[in-house]
Amino acid sequence: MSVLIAPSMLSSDFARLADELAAVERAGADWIHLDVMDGHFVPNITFGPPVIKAMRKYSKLVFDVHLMIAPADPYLEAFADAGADIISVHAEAGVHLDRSLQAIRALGKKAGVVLNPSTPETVLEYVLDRIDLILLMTVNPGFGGQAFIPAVVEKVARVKKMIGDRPIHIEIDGGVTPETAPLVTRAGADVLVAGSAVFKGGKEDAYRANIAAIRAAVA
Ligand SMILES: O=C(CO)[C@H](O)[C@H](O)COP(=O)(O)O
Ligand SMILES: [Fe+2]
Repeated sequence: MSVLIAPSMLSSDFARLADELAAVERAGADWIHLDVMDGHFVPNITFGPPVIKAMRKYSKLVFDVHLMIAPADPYLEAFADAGADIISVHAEAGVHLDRSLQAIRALGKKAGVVLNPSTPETVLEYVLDRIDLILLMTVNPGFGGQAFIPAVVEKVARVKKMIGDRPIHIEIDGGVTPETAPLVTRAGADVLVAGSAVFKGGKEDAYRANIAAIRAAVA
């Protein structure tokens, strides 16, 4: 199984987003992970549709938009118009998960569900046919650079079993490093978000080495 790497722009230099996008693409990124935070669902604020729209001009990679906002439904169209390819909503962020997922697909985008570390995977049971991606948080959302929560590894294996042969990605987000990545890929994850582990070093050569180190660890 080939593993995709999705650098989180949260750890990039926000004053140089266009350059950082280009650098991380040349360094081997598969997708671009965009963390949208509202200061309400999570205790941090990042960026919204206008910034994603501006970034869209500088990258052709898949934009994997992780919405840490509540409610999410009123903003789905704006994120779709801004250039998101995949839009993921937290199961904890709203009461009508099925409706949110239908809305994302109706906008022509791939739909994802995100689960916090303490959220049981049973919330996925009745929406499996509406999703393209399951994003399992291995930190509590809100900040980059936090420590990986090992208890989630078992959840990855349970979700892998649950999805059966459906073409659904299992993505991991939080504290992914060359040390933790193999734990989750062995359990069934096929997309790895990495922020601090990719952007450490602050330059393209470092990004290339950092991405290569994660790939080598899971090969
Ligand atoms: O969703 C997120 C935080 O809520 C980020 O995607 C995640 O934390 C990436 O950062 P790092 O790899 O440094 O943990
Ligand atoms: Fe994220």
